[in-house]
Amino acid sequence: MEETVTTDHGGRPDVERVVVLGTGLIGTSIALALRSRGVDVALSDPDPASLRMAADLGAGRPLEENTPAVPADVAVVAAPPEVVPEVLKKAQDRGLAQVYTDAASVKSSVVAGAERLGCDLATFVPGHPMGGREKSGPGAARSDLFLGRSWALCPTGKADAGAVAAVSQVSRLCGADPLVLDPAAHDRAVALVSHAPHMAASAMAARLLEGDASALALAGQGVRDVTRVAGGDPGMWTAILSHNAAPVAGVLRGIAEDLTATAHSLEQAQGPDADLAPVRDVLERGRTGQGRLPGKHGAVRRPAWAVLPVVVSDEPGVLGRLFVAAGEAGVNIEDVRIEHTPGLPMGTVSLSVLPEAEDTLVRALSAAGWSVHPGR
Ligand SMILES: NC(=O)c1ccc[n+]([C@@H]2O[C@H](COP(=O)([O-])OP(=O)(O)OC[C@H]3O[C@@H](n4cnc5c(N)ncnc54)[C@H](O)[C@@H]3O)[C@@H](O)[C@H]2O)c1
Ligand SMILES: O=C(O)C(=O)C[C@]1(C(=O)O)C=C[C@@H](O)C=C1
Repeated sequence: MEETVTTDHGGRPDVERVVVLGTGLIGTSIALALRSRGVDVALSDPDPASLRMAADLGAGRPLEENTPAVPADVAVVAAPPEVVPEVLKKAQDRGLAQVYTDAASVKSSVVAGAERLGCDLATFVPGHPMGGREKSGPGAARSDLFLGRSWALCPTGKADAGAVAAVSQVSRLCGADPLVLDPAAHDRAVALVSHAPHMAASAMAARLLEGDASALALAGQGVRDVTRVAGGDPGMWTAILSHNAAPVAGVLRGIAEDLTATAHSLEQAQGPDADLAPVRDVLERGRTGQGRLPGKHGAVRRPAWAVLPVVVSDEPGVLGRLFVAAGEAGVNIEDVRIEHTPGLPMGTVSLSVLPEAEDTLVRALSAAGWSVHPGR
């Protein structure tokens, strides 16, 4: 069902001008990635605050109100799934671009909606970048969000080859690998690898409401890994699930059967020597299934930053002083993570820096009396 995408652009010139409609997490991330490759990007969003923030982040300039004299090469609709067809229709009616795509997490309903509204399917190549985060809005956007990820393209039979080539070029400019498949196959696939996993994570995370403070204080990385995506926007995810209901329900039924069998077996267990064959069976199949996930798309080719843990006291101003100390050493902090130690007035601040800056930072912070722990 799936095909690799030709690099032939069907005679079209390279993609140089793109319009992004919807400047939330995904639209702004696409725009930032394209800007970093020298593409001219115009931005639009009905929410003026999102638009301003995306523009301030360097994702592009606001799209002018009037219909542009020259259409862009590609317009990307990065809005919630339920509004994609109407946004596409308006954009095509305005002649914003020569080719159109979208980023919605579901494809059959988007294609059906586009057909219903009479959109031009020759120039529309539905898309779905398989990178994301559990956060919304332009403030969470990253130019490297799609590096090494798959990017589904689901053209209908009416799509021009040149339009498919142009959208595949957009995906490559964002560092992703385009993969062509039909909308129904896409929806079944993402039910398995994205939508049901999200719901399973939410169901587990919902159990945490029952945990008291001391139970939650024991939380390590395991539960954080399993529940990370549950932090996503419930409104957006309800829309995604409702647009892919039957395939997701099928996967959830399978999960529920495994969990029911596991719970039943554990309830019946008499002591540590009990026969837990059904439990073992789920664990064995789970390990085999986990091993089937391809390494390539999971292993993101983000820059390898050195991570330097610094133990700090939990008091006002400490982070400011730490950042100033790094700045005075001439080291740029690429990322930062803060972990609090429950019950102690201390925490660990993990500073991510370029590997070549690590030694400089360790020396500078150590000399200034900070508790640095390189190599941990
Ligand atoms: N969040 C993810 O991990 C992820 C990953 C891949 C694809 N997607 C898909 O990308 C799309 C955007 O998701 P997001 O995570 O960026 O959401 P988001 O909430 O961060 O951003 C959505 C943006 O769309 C704007 N918007 C709403 N109505 C609009 C309209 N009529 N015209 C133009 N813009 C409009 C909103 O103002 C908002 O800025 C969705 O279709 C989602 O299914 C999400
Ligand atoms: O990494 C995450 O936070 C995501 O949820 C990303 C993820 C996914 O399931 O992989 C979520 C929804 C999208 O449509 C595409 C990607």
